[in-house]
Amino acid sequence: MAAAEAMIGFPQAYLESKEVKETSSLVTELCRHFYTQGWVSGTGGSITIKVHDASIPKPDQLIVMSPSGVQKERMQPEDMYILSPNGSVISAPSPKPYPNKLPKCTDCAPLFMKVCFFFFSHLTTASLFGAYEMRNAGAVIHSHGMESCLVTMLNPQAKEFRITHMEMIKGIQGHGYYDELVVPIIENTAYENELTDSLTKAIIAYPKATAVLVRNHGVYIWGDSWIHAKTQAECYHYLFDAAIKLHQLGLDAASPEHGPIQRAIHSQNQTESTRRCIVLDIEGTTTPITFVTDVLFPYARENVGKHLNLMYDTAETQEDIKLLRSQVEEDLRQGVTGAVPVPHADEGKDEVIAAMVSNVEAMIKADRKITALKELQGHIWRTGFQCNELKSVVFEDVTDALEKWHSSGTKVYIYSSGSRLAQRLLFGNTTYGDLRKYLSGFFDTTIGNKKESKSYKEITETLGVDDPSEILFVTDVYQEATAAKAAGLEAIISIRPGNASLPENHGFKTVTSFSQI
Ligand SMILES: CSCCC(=O)C(=O)COP(=O)(O)O
Ligand SMILES: [Mg+2]
Ligand SMILES: [Zn+2]
Repeated sequence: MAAAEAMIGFPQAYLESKEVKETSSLVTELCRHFYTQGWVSGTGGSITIKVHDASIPKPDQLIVMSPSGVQKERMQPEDMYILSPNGSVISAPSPKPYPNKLPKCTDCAPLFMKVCFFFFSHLTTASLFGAYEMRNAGAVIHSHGMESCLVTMLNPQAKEFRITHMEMIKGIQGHGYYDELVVPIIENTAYENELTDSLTKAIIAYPKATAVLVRNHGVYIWGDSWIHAKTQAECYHYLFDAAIKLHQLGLDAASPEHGPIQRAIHSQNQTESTRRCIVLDIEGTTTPITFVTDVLFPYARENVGKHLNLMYDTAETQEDIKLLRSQVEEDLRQGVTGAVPVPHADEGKDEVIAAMVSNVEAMIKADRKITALKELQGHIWRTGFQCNELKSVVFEDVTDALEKWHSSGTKVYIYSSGSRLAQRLLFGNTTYGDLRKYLSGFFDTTIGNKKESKSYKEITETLGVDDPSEILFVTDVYQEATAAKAAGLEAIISIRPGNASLPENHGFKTVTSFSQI
């Protein structure tokens, strides 16, 4: 081991302790084992393990790290680097004679440290360390295993690897057989230490992840102990291999039944994803449910009487009243709570309006997604937007995503229970400005109920795509996703603050931000 002057703050005895020696031997042994697995061949990959010592808190424990650019299968315990808890080299291996290269601390160190900090803090001394710093990890394995590389090439656009319903998923921390395992994929860089930023972002964005894939390169896997990291590494490599083989068979690893991959390549210029249109729900997807329930609905409730009074004689309002009248008649036949008979027009304007107000209040209270109510609400909200009493809210990731999809030629549509007028008002008056320039069209309940698959078949016909799988529908409501899926669309469930919980094992991909689409 190298010079004592580099060991400031760590007694020589500690550096030469049984624990440090044992951990160095362990890394040596694992390097040999992982070499036979193909994970660290060609001098690639690395292993980092914290020196376990029950008397020292984990964040203060030393770290043993395999050196870079050396034949991993031929290393000896004394070839290891010993790093301080903050990632500085406190002991380096002695140089070996020609033709060996000078010892070099792995390029992965900063990355290892990031994971280690959260787990035990990982890539150069700076990048491997990320893994330690960010996850308080006990060990980080960086593998160049072929399967971890190929799995990132199945879809060059994919930012995530997904798999479900495989027994080996149970070997991954926090996951059961029915769970969907999601591993973020970051893009490779010329030098491993340049991966630190994107690795850090991926670790933050995927709090449940215990691995990050690097496209065309390999994978970083961490665990709270070396056994945990190794076991998970075995499971991850198995699952990557399984996904590649399923893909070769034309089967989808990310669907519970592992059925045929839905998408087909339509033209040479198209990317693997043949998604051409995105259809978005509003409430719970682009917009917080609270904006609809706490702002829009109260506004409509409080102004319905005034609106009907002022606009009573217009053709538009007479049409609204006609639609509501026939809805109420149907509700009365069905015994719907809150429905009250609407007097004939001859009985007087005030009487008709009073009954309308009563019915509309009950409909809003029950959050009915019916055309008659939605048309009238749209007309009331129009006044609110026109006189600046209303300003609409979209989640902060929405504008960027709409802009990105629009500039890449993906057409975006809205399908909401809110009337098309209400939808145009909402996207025309957001706190981020007028977003209608990114939208190619609007669908409402006049095309059908959002929980019925025939509505999605109609939308497919209207959009004129060759195959419904070219449309992605994003919604917060499980029954809507199910109806869209039944019509052959791709469906993703939006998870936003305040959304209702989903049935267990619902089987849909979920996103918490449009940036994940
Ligand atoms: C301005 S759209 C109003 C939203 C609305 O009325 C509504 O019921 C939302 O339903 P969604 O189908 O978007 O969940
Ligand atoms: Mg919704
Ligand atoms: Zn590497």
